[in-house]
Amino acid sequence: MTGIFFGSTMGTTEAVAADIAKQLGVADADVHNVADTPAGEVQKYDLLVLGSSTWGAGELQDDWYGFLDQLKAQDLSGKKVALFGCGDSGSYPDTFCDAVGLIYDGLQQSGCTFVGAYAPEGYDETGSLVCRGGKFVGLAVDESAPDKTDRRVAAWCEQIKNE
Ligand SMILES: Cc1cc2nc3c(=O)[nH]c(=O)nc-3n(C[C@H](O)[C@H](O)[C@H](O)COP(=O)(O)O)c2cc1C
Repeated sequence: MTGIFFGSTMGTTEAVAADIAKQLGVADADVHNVADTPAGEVQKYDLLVLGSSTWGAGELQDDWYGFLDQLKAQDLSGKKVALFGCGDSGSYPDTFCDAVGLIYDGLQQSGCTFVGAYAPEGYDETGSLVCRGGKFVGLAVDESAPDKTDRRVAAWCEQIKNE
């Protein structure tokens, strides 16, 4: 069973979460805003799809601070985790989608297995925390390339289904 957990200030990440839910066949009840969800909810699921936009200069979306702290206290052994995020490579090239990388780092000791990494073909910025060893550790949705979003989300969802 798949649960989607997102943090979103202006609604962009929330909209992407809804699109991912549709493509993965996840019910509305299994799409959670981290602003009002206890992290223990993740124990219901075996695939966690976690999404945060990036704010400040490479910071987590506000609601993620408390949620990530709680999540670090959860045992995620045996669970798969897929990360996604929204950012803007045009205005913030050096910290493009850093929040995805911050969550990835935060869950290194949790016992989970990460899925959904891919080679960032077609992206202009590959020097931020979302990129590790030449791969993006999660789906990066770019406000500066809105015409690519649908295709990127669809391709990533197909990848997740097969991992
Ligand atoms: C003040 C401010 C700071 C931002 N900082 C970053 C950043 O460091 N890196 C990035 O990729 N995007 C950054 N963004 C872009 C947002 O992540 C982007 O607008 C995103 O779609 C917002 O998603 P949300 O509405 O789900 O919160 C910033 C936007 C604003 C307004």
